[in-house]
Amino acid sequence: MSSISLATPTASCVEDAIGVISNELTETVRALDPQEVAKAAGVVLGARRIYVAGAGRSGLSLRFTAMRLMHLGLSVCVVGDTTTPAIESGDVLIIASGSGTTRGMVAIGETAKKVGAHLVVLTTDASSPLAKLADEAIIVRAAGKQQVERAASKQYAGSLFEQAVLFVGDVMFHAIWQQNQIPTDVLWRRHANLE
Ligand SMILES: O=P(O)(O)OC[C@H]1O[C@](O)(CO)[C@@H](O)[C@@H]1O
Repeated sequence: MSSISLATPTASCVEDAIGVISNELTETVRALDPQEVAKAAGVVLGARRIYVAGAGRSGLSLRFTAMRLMHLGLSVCVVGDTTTPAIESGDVLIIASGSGTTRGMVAIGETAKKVGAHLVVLTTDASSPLAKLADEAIIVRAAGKQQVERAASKQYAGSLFEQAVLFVGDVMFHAIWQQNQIPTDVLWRRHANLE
């Protein structure tokens, strides 16, 4: 038993949470700029290899996208995995950072640019260091992890951004899939057979 005692939420409290999250997510994803996502998709499809990175939950959300890009037959690496090789010119790095300021992510983005790789950034802040460094930025109209005072979201920290990152990745995947009319069995054959 945990030393912290927390009350179980009532069904009405859960209902409120469902309303808050579904409304916020709908509003945020409807505010996406399709041009930004299409341009980023073009950079991703033109790259030799695709790298994804993000701290904590931001990075976890991008891992969903990494799997779908692999299903499309693209070569994808997750930054931080033990088998991820050096990034090179001709590769693309996708970073998700709500704040656009997370130090490790800025450093990774700078390294990628230095070697001549392309940089795609998903962030809430168009004026952040990562957005400025990016070749293509997708601006997600959500709260960053410490923007409680700006009240862009009632959800905790970067939750809305992290949900939207997953959504953006699925939008990109779905659009590429539909545009190229790839049969589902072609995608499915690539899915892990060791799970
Ligand atoms: O998305 P950012 O601003 O780079 O921040 C990442 C941080 O935010 C969180 O995703 C929390 O919401 C953490 O898991 C992580 O440490």
